[in-house]
Amino acid sequence: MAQSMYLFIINPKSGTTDKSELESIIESTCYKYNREYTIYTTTGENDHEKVKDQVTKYQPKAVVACGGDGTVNLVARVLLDTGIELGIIPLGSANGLASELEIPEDVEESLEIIFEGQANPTDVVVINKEHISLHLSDVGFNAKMIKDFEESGDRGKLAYARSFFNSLRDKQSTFFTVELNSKSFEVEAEMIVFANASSYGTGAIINPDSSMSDGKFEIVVFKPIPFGELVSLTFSSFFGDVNNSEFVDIYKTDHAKILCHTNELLQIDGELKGDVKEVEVDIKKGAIQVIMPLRHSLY
Ligand SMILES: Nc1ncnc2c1ncn2[C@@H]1O[C@H](COP(=O)(O)OP(=O)(O)OP(=O)(O)O)[C@@H](O)[C@H]1O
Repeated sequence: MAQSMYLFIINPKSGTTDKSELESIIESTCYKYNREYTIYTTTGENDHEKVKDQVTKYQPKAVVACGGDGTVNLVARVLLDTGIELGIIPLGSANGLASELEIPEDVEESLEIIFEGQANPTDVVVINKEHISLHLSDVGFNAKMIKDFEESGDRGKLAYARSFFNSLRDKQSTFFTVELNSKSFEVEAEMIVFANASSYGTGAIINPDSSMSDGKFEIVVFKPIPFGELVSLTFSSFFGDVNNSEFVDIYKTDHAKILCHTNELLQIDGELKGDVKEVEVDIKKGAIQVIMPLRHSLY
């Protein structure tokens, strides 16, 4: 098989977008750009091994994740350190990484980027030595919101908003010990984010000074926020200046260990990983080649 071929991984269950035309749009666009391609549809069972088998079989130039952040994460795990490029057709509920990289949700437009864009070395956050995160992972408020969202059985942005308000009602803080390279401290927080990127798919910017290529990540600590201050913090997040809030502390580092004083639900790129007492965070600089719009080539 030609080295220039493209392997498309389609998650039929992600998001709410109608995917009935997807395969024919892929076919006509690959025809237009004169590229060979093949499609693998995920099943929800052993997809990591099956995608790995497909990559071994076809040795593609790029593997294109057609789904949400979970699908992107699945493909990224297979491609880590291989040099094979990762493309994204955002078809999830939130599409956090795609929106970070300004990859549009329109299928034709995101496909154009696969062939007209550029692959850039991108950092990968490693969590507890077994998971990777390209986007944002956290313990606390957001993980509980994702749990509420999944348990609701609904999909899409509206259901996300509903879960956000449900979780807001029950929000609570707990204690953590944060160990960084040079210091260790205890903090009371409603949420601690392990951030490779800057903003959630909803558009809330929680880590304004992020770079996905600097070999560093940020620990973003959301301290207990009185209800009266929530609106102003929400505005700050949309205007990208949460770092000036007295309720948010941000630490840039390349290694961290978080000890949770009570069991905490961990979420990684939108996928729940169960309760943890400890989160060890490391980074692999430039470990994955992500295809993004040309204007991101200097990001
Ligand atoms: N054929 C399938 N049937 C059921 N579940 C599947 C199937 N294929 C993949 N999955 C599941 O889909 C989940 C990943 O979904 P993904 O994150 O891509 O979409 P999303 O949750 O809608 O989007 P986002 O994470 O952006 O909000 C994984 O848990 C995976 O196991």
